[in-house]
Amino acid sequence: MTHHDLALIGFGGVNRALAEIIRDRGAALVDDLGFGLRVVAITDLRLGSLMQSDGIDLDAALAMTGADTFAGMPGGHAEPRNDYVIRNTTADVIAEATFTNPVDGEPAISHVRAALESGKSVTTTNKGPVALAGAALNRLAAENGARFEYEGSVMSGTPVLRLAGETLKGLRITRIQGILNGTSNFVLGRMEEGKSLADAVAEAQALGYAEADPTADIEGSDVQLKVVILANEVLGAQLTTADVPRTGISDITASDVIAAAAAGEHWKLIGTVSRDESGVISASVQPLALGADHPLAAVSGATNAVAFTTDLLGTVTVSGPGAGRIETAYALLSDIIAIDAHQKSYAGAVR
Ligand SMILES: NC(=O)c1ccc[n+]([C@@H]2O[C@H](COP(=O)([O-])OP(=O)(O)OC[C@H]3O[C@@H](n4cnc5c(N)ncnc54)[C@H](O)[C@@H]3O)[C@@H](O)[C@H]2O)c1
Ligand SMILES: N[C@@H](CCO)C(=O)O
Repeated sequence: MTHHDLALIGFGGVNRALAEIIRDRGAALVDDLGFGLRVVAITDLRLGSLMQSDGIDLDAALAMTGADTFAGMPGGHAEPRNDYVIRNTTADVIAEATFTNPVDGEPAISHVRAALESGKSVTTTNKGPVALAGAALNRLAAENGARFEYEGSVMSGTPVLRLAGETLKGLRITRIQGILNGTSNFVLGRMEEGKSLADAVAEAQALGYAEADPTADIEGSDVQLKVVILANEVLGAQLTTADVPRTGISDITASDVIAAAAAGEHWKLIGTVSRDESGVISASVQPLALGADHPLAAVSGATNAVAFTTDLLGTVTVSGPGAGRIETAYALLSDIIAIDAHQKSYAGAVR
């Protein structure tokens, strides 16, 4: 039986949930997947870093709070030392789940680069590296015989990127339109029920949906990153965030939302990518009041949905959780499964 050793960079909601899945379902996963998982390094801005090549006691790590640091533990240090840990850990897979920086993607881009340069594969839910440096990081992965996987960067654990890349091949996709931010969709739904925007955002934060700075959810920059990822990954575009005009939901009032609902419409923050007849790709992010007959109008709470308009199949819509700690940790697990499958098929091919 093979196994994969993991280094978790950022030990917040998502990577903690991955540690919980490994702790609680590790034995069943061995049976289901044919490989074992062990965490051998953790870094975090608040906790510092911990490296134990025989495997970290996940109960002890999960019991740590923001008031603790790893300093007193064997292999522990009060500083995160991300670059040192990523380059020197015995892990073969790095799980990057630090804050998304929508402006320049740092320091996560540097974390991913350090991992790939040292021949380690990366799974990430962080949208910054994928949207702002995806092509360069994919090239770096190929040059170093490693994999760069990021299913959770769009719609958390709900499969979209791998689904589009693998099972919609051969179709001509002319439009991708979706509800791509769980927090804003949850907030608009709560406002329809009479809550204020501020109270609804606080609720989304408590549920683990929101970004560390929820402005990214409310002002549309989170959707802007996801639209860039969809355009570049699915349609082979080379868009940057500067190419995607964006309007968020902060100017929509509770009374707008309630009045629209009374008229049978629902406000949604919509990301759109279109390819015209001549192949030019454009994208936008804006709130729209959708009539009840629109396929995205009934998507509620933190659920996301994306509709692919295709030539041979008509419109294919995928919906599922778009945020949440466990749901997003599942995306990391699905990436590790893809990394394992790729390594095994490569080993089979060179044998
Ligand atoms: N929570 C979700 O529903 C969800 C869904 C999809 C994608 N994501 C993305 O996944 C990532 C993680 O999300 P989360 O909900 O776990 O966030 P979180 O805020 O709960 O955790 C992030 C952790 O990273 C740590 N961190 C930040 N910068 C660091 C650095 N430079 N070095 C070491 N540690 C650092 C923080 O201390 C924190 O513990 C984010 O990029 C987010 O955008 C989250
Ligand atoms: N904050 C994001 C997390 C998923 O990327 C959301 O609410 O959709």
